[in-house]
Amino acid sequence: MSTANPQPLWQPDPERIAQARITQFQAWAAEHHGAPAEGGYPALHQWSVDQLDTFWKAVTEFFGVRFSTPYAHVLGDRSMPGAQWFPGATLNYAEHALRAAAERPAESALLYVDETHEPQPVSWAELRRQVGSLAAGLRALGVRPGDRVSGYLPNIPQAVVALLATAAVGAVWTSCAPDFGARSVLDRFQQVEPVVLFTVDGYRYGGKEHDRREIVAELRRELPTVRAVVHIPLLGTEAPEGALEWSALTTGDTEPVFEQVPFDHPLWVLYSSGTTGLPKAIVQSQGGILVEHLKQLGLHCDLGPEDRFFWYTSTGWMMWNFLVSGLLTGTTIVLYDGSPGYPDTGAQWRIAERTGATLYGTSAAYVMACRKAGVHPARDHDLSAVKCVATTGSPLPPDGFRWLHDQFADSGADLWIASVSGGTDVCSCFAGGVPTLPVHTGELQAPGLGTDLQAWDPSGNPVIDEVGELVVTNPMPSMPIRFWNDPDGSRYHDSYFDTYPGVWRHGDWITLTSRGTVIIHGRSDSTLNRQGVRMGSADIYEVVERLPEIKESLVIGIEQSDGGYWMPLFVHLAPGAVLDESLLDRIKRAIREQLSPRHVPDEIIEVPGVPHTLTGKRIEVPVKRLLQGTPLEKAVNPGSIDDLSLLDFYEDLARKRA
Ligand SMILES: CC(=O)CC(=O)O
Repeated sequence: MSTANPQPLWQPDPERIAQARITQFQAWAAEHHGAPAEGGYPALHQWSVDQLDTFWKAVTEFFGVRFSTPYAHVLGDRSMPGAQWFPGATLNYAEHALRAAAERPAESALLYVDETHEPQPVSWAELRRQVGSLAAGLRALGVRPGDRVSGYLPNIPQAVVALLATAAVGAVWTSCAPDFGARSVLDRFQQVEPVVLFTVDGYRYGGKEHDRREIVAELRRELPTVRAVVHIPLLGTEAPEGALEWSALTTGDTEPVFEQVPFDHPLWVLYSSGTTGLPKAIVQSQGGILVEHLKQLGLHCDLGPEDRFFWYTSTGWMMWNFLVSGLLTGTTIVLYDGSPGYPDTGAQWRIAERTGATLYGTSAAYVMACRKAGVHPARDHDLSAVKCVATTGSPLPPDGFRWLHDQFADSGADLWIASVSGGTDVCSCFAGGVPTLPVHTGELQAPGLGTDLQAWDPSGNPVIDEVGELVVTNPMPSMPIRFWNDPDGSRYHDSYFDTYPGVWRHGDWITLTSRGTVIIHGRSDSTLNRQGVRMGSADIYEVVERLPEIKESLVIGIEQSDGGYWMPLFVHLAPGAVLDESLLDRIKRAIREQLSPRHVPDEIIEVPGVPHTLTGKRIEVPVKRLLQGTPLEKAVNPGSIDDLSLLDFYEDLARKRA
C-alpha cells in the first residue's frame, strides 16, 4: 500500500470544474438547502453525510424527480438493515428513464453496436413507443405489479425495452446473459419464479454464432411458473412452439402507462454469488435506484443530455443496469453486444470512437490487457469526444493509471480517469469519480456523496492511512430492500451486518487516505471476482464434484499486482484417479457448459487434501492469504483447522510462486 503520493496525476482545469453538474448542484444546494458554498467537494461530502435527509431531498429536487404522491419524510426508520426511504411517496423509474422523449424525440436514446462495430440508433420516441407497446402486451398477458419478468438476453436494445416495460408495469425485472449455462440461470431464476421469459435463440461472440435453443428449451422445462416465452430471433430462427414473437408485442403505438408504485417497490433482482448456497437474490427498489443513480450518473459521472455513455458489460452484471440508468440523465447509452477483444484487443476503443462516447467505462483488466498488447488507443482512434475513461471490476493498478494518462496526454487530450468501486449489492459505487477533484495514481478520487464510507479495524475503530474493512455507516437508498427467498431476513443480515451490527460491511479491504482518497485492496472474504463478475465458489464445487474422479475441490482468486487475476482450482482426487489431459478437459468442459466460460479456472492443481475449519467449511480465505505471501502463523488460526499438515502444500506453492 502506498499513500505517500501527494502529486496528482491529473487536475481538472477551471473550465471543467465550472461546468461540472456537481459544481452547479453545490451552488444550488447552498442557496436552497444550506449546503456549504465554499470548501469544494470535501465540504459538500461532509454535509451530505451529516445532513443525509436534506442531501437526498436536494437530489430529488435538483433532478426534478416526479413523486405522484408526496413523501411524508425523506428517511423514516434509518436503521440498517431496513431503513425506510421516502415513506408515503409513489413514483415510477421507467417514467423518469423516458423523460427525454418529450423534448428530444428524434435524438438517439440508444446506440446499438454488435461485432460489425457499426452503431445503429434507436430514438427516444421509438424507445418510448416500444416500451408503451410492450408494457401493454405484458399487462394483456396478465403481468401485475410485483410479478417477476426474466430475460435470458445479451446487451441489445430489446433487453432495455423489456426492462423498462417491466418497470412501467411495476413488475420486477431480472436478467442473465446468454453465455450463462442452464444450471447458472436456473439457480437464479428458479428462486424468483418468473411469469415471463424473454429469450434469444443465440448470440454472436468472437466472430462465431452460439446457438442457445437447447438451453432455452431446458429453461422452459425447468421454470414451471413461466406463462409466456417471448422469442427474439437474433440468429434469425423461427419462434419455438408456444413462444410469442417479439415483433408481435412491440409494433403497437400505445402511450406507456406508468404504474405509480411505492418508493420501495421492487424494481429488479440482481444476483451475487457467495461461497455457499445459491446466489444471493438481491432486490433493489424503484425509488432507491432512481435517486442513487441520478446522484451517481448525474453528479459523479457528470452525465447529461449532451453525453454518450458506453460501458462494456453484459446483462449478467450490475453495470448493465447502471448503464441503462444513463437514460435517467437524458444521456444516449451505447449497448455493445460482442466480445471485448474482437477482432482484436483494441475493439472497445474502436466502439468508443464510432459511437462518439464521452464517458467510456470498462474493466481494469481490459485496460491492463491493452497496455500489455501495445494498443495505442488515442493515437490510433479519434477519441476526442472521450472526456472520461472509467474502470471497475477490480482496482486499476498504478501502471494502468499511468498508461491511460500517457496514451491520451501524448495526443494532447485531457483525460479524467475515474476508477470506481461498489458492487451488485448496492448497484452503485461507494467511492469513485468526482469531476472536480484531482486524480492520484492508483487511487479512487473520493467516497460518494451521501455515503459515510470508512475503513474500520477489527474492533470497529475508524482508521486513516491504514488498511481496514470497507464499511458504510449510514443507509444508502439503493441498498437491498431484501433478498428474495429470505423470509426472516437472516441471509441479508448475515451478508453485511453480522460483523458490525447496524453497519454495512462490504467485504473489501480499503485505505482511506488523509487526502480523502480511497485505495481498494481486494476482497476481504473469499468471493471470486473476475473482471467484476462475482462468482460463487459453491457453484464451481457443485459442478466439479459431480465428476466421480474428484473427491473435493477448493477455488480461490488472487488479485495480482499487474491488475491480473489468478484463479486456481485445487482438486483432491478420488483413489485411483489421475489428473491427465482427459480429466483436465472434462473438468473445464463441465464448468464451461454448466456455468460459463468465465468460471473456467486459470489452472487446475492436484492437492493432497482440502483443509477445513472444525465445522467443516473449506478455508478459502486463509489459503488465499497464504498464496498472497502471508506467513502461515498469520494466515490461519491453527486451532480452527481440521488437518494443519495439509497447509504445507499451499505454503510450499506460495513459496514457489513468490
Ligand atoms: C461498481 C462496481 O464495483 C462494479 C463491480 O466491480 O462489481
